[in-house]
Amino acid sequence: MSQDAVIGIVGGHGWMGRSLGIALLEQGIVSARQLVVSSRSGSGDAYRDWPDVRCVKDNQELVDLTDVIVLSVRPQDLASVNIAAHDKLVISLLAMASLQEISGQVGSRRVVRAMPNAAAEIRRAYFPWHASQQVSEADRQLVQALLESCGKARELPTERDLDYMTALSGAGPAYPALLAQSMLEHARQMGIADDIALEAVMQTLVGGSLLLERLGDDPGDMVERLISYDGTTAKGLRTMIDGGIEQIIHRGLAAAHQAASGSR
Ligand SMILES: NC(=O)C1=CN([C@@H]2O[C@H](COP(=O)(O)OP(=O)(O)OC[C@H]3O[C@@H](n4cnc5c(N)ncnc54)[C@H](OP(=O)(O)O)[C@@H]3O)[C@@H](O)[C@H]2O)C=CC1
Ligand SMILES: O=C(O)[C@@H]1CCC=N1
Repeated sequence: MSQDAVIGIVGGHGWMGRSLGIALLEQGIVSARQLVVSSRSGSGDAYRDWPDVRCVKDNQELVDLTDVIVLSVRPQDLASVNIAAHDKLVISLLAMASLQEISGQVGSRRVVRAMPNAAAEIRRAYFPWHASQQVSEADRQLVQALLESCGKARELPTERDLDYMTALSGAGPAYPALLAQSMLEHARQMGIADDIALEAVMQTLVGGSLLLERLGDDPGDMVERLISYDGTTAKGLRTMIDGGIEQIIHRGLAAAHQAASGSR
């Protein structure tokens, strides 16, 4: 598959679709003439800076104009996509829909499942993917190049791993959001002004995450290091650990994994 391939994004005005489309354009991985996007409403001004991007409402027209088709609709809208891809390369971003389901729905055996996350919008996604056997080595290189535009892309050996990553990294940005929400609520209850509480929570979570990335160690090492002071942090962490935070996180991940896997 050539790097001059024309890319079509079904659902290209939506959150993930436009994150990918704009990342590809901004990094010059595709030119505006190499991008076609579709949606039922045809609405949105996401591509206003690239007037040569072709926006269509007919998904089959998109398929006919392109070499690679990215599916970026919600899982419940898959049936409405209604295309015959004639064995073109199809990259599905959908949670829950298996390779087999996608293949049957779009009429192609060259199918990749890829799992973005919300940080694709700022090009910091973790973007694992898994390909069907019919996807060639050249296709795989193209997929990796396209997905890397949004962050870190990684081919996974099995579809089972992809189902798991849907719960871990696909849903993942929601987990620090939940932690932030809970910390913020507590700070407010303690009488801290809203703007200061928000500033403190954001700076702390972002700073803490960047530090973990910089250290590159097992995160458990940082937990142990701070517990070893036997001070304020140790008191807070021990209370959370004894209260079952690990079991709660594992239960949440297991529930998300179950939803991502369906009956597989
Ligand atoms: N958001 C996230 O954090 C993540 C999302 N995903 C997956 O990405 C996929 C897309 O999610 P997201 O971008 O958030 O969803 P959005 O609702 O933001 O975007 C979906 C887009 O699909 C369009 N659409 C729906 N049906 C059709 C159709 N038949 N033909 C053409 N376009 C259609 C919609 O536009 P219109 O209604 O105008 O047709 C809409 O713009 C989902 O399958 C989800 O599982 C995966 C990981 C993370
Ligand atoms: O919630 C969902 O189903 C999708 C998959 C991971 C994130 N969003």
